[in-house]
Amino acid sequence: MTGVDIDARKVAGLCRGEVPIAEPGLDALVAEGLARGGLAFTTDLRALAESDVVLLCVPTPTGPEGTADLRAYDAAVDSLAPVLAPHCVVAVKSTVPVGTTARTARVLGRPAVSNPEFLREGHAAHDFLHPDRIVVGGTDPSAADRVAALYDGLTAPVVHTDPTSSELAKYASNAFLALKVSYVNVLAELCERLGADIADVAETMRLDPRIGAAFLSPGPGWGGSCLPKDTRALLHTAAEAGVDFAVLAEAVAANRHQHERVVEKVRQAVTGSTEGSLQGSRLGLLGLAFKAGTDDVRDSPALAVAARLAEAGAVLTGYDPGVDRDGFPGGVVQLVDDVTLVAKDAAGLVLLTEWPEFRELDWPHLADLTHHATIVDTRNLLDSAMLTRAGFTYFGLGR
Ligand SMILES: NC(=O)C1=CN([C@@H]2O[C@H](COP(=O)(O)OP(=O)(O)OC[C@H]3O[C@@H](n4cnc5c(N)ncnc54)[C@H](O)[C@@H]3O)[C@@H](O)[C@H]2O)C=CC1
Ligand SMILES: O=C(O)[C@H]1O[C@H](OP(=O)(O)OP(=O)(O)OC[C@H]2O[C@@H](n3ccc(=O)[nH]c3=O)[C@H](O)[C@@H]2O)[C@H](O)[C@@H](O)[C@@H]1O
Repeated sequence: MTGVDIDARKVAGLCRGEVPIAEPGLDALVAEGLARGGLAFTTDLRALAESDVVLLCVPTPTGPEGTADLRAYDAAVDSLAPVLAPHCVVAVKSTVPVGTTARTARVLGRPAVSNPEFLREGHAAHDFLHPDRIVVGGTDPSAADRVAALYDGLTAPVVHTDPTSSELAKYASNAFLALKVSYVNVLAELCERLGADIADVAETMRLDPRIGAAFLSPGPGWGGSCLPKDTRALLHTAAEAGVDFAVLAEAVAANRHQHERVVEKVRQAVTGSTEGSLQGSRLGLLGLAFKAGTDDVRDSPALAVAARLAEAGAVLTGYDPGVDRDGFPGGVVQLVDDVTLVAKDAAGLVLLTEWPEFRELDWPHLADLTHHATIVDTRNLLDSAMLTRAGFTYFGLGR
């Protein structure tokens, strides 16, 4: 198997076995592939000349008006045209709008098959090897079978369908996850107003298999490199098709509201008033990645909240066990590599990413370092009784 990328630095590192992203198990898989000789990395597309199947997994970020920006995708397709052997099938792993696979087939003059990816960041190796489902959307049965055969040996159900349904199924899945988190976030707000506890409400819902146990944890809003861009792209697709997807638009609006709600909670916690000013308040942020287990800060809700806190005049220091300066865009948060620097003289702490190791911090010591030992835990990660014993005034979500 050969991996081709236009990023020469990435490729050079991978050839040395250096994986550029934090993904448990991936280093070992790459090392094993390189050692056995079955895996290679290059910037030279000609290495694909003998390939039977090429998997396209280039970025499809948000473009103008929420559409998927297909410039990188189209450039990759164009660059493949002169290289591929006549028998080669192209499998589209990138998340692409409906119609893209069919267009790819036309441009390349060969069968293309939609085969979207459902892995989660932070679990990439595991999820790829243990998928819940495999979707193969093709109009050419033999091409579709060849793509499906790539997964022989995995036990997941395979959905054979047309490319349009396959492309839509990917967006539908991510958008539904976003919808679910927005639902629970608004529910948490309602719990606060009514004196209910979101933990018990969500637990009751989780026990219903029709609802499902996952994606019912309130937080600072959903983010990451995919849910935000894919909800925007699906809304655009729906609008173009003349369908009013108001329920999804509302989930997106609720996500923005959630960022603002966290800021208002911090304002109330730190100043004691809904009208209080955060101007000049030193706040320490615990967690910057869009979720625990990844170093990825793309479209992180932590950074969306940070931007709003900075707008309100707060001075921000941030610590994240997974994020280093190389992967951090900077901006309004001063990144530090020692959690005590985040607490030092802070008017309050805001926990934004659910890193389990935050539970093990020396909380009494951190309380001593702060100016005001106040913490807003936007992930309901910490034990409020333990934090109170440590000297903190604790605020969670939805209770
Ligand atoms: N990140 C994730 O967990 C998942 C991503 N996806 C989809 O996979 C696609 C890629 O996403 P990521 O891996 O996150 O993007 P990424 O930006 O991390 O990586 C994409 C790679 O493609 C390379 N590239 C760009 N143009 C190229 C070209 N013309 N030829 C060769 N290589 C090129 C880039 O240098 C980069 O290394 C997107 O469509 C995304 O929606 C789908 C499921 C999960
Ligand atoms: O298309 C993609 O790239 C991928 O997008 C998501 O995976 P990922 O971006 O890794 O992130 P998730 O684990 O889905 O989390 C998304 C966001 O929702 C938040 N979240 C999740 C669950 C929950 O209960 N509460 C909650 O706030 C997370 O903190 C995070 O900010 C999907 O889960 C994958 O199936 C999909 O393949």
